[in-house]
Amino acid sequence: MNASIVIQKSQIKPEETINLTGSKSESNRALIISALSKGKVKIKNLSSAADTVTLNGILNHESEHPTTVNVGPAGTAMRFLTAYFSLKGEKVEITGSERMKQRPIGTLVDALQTLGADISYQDQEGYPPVLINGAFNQTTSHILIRGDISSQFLTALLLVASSLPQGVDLEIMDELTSKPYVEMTLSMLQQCGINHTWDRDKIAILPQEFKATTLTIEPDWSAASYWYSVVALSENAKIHLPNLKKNSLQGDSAIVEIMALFGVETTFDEDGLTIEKVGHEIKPQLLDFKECPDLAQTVIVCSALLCKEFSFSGLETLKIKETDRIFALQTELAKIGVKLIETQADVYQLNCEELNIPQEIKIATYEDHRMAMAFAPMAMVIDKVEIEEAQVVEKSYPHFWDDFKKIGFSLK
Ligand SMILES: O=C(O)C1=C[C@@H](OP(=O)(O)O)[C@@H](O)[C@H](O)C1
Ligand SMILES: C=C(OP(=O)(O)O)C(=O)O
Repeated sequence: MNASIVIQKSQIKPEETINLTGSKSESNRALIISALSKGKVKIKNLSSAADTVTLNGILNHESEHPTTVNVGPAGTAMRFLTAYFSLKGEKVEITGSERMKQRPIGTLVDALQTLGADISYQDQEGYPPVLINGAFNQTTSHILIRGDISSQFLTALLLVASSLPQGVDLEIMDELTSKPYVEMTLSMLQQCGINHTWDRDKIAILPQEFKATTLTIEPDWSAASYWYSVVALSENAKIHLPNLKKNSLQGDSAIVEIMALFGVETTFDEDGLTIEKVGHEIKPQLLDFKECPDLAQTVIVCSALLCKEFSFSGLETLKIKETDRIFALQTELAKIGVKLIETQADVYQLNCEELNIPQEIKIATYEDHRMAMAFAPMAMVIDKVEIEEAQVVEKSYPHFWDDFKKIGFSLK
């Protein structure tokens, strides 16, 4: 089903509680860790994200020796399973959606081959699908790896490192992108008894046993960002988000500081947090998304609607995610007369001189869940917002539209 959803501008409720699903990033790490621990590590509050359901299905429910597995659009599942099945030495093809076949994996495959895995490409060199041909014979533990394409390559290697006969020591070249995601990986491994060392550009994990424990997944901070945007665009809305923690493993908790610039105040309590519009004046400045790339769309769309001409950096990796997110943002923002202009290498400036809020608008989503969710809050200021292929949200937040209704929007 590829249906659109039409959102009618409505008076949202002055106060509401939204229960977010578990973090997809934490969940997908937990699933790999649990599988490697042979059930010693249990998981609580697993995400209902489609990417997590897919990975869980492949690891726990489908045939014990699959010949082909299909991860659809799930980047983490693609990268983590390539390392996982390499280590298992099982002959299996890992494939995904058409877009997945355009998302790079060469850096990870090179690293796994250096370690001793037998992997080949089924189609285009450096891109899925990949074929794990069989036995893993470790020849070295040392890997020189680029850090600037995707942190998921490092996470994939770190997740399996303690199960390899010689462990893994990574030496990271270039600047590490999405660093909090690597910290999340190491912290979750630590909770399961796997120690590491991290000294400047070197991360090492020796062979070790997992200890019996339960990983409790925190709600998804990237999902929380859409509610921050709704509140930022409101007069005085207040939303309670249970179970989110001040000291989160998720780098996207940076939304707290970013949205403070938009007049959204966050108050943590024992149950989670409450966000409220307090209406401080916003001073446009440079916002960097290198450590929290999944927040970029939320914040850029919100800035455009508030006509706040921020500039943004750290957006390099957005071009290789579910879609080319820079192109998608530029195309859709043009529909309200806003330009996102690259003024120097990887610095983008929002230009709202010709901002024009129409009565109705149709937003394309480019098979990207974050395009749908980042643009949905437009309904705070536009009478009728049509979001095409609205079901894309299922990738990370399947009940997003139910929550949108709960907050008071009328949806068709
Ligand atoms: O490890 C993870 O769970 C993720 C890492 C990030 O990707 P990159 O490292 O490719 O930036 C992020 O964008 C993605 O949604 C999830
Ligand atoms: C980039 C994302 O996911 P992935 O890379 O896991 O497909 C995302 O959820 O925004």
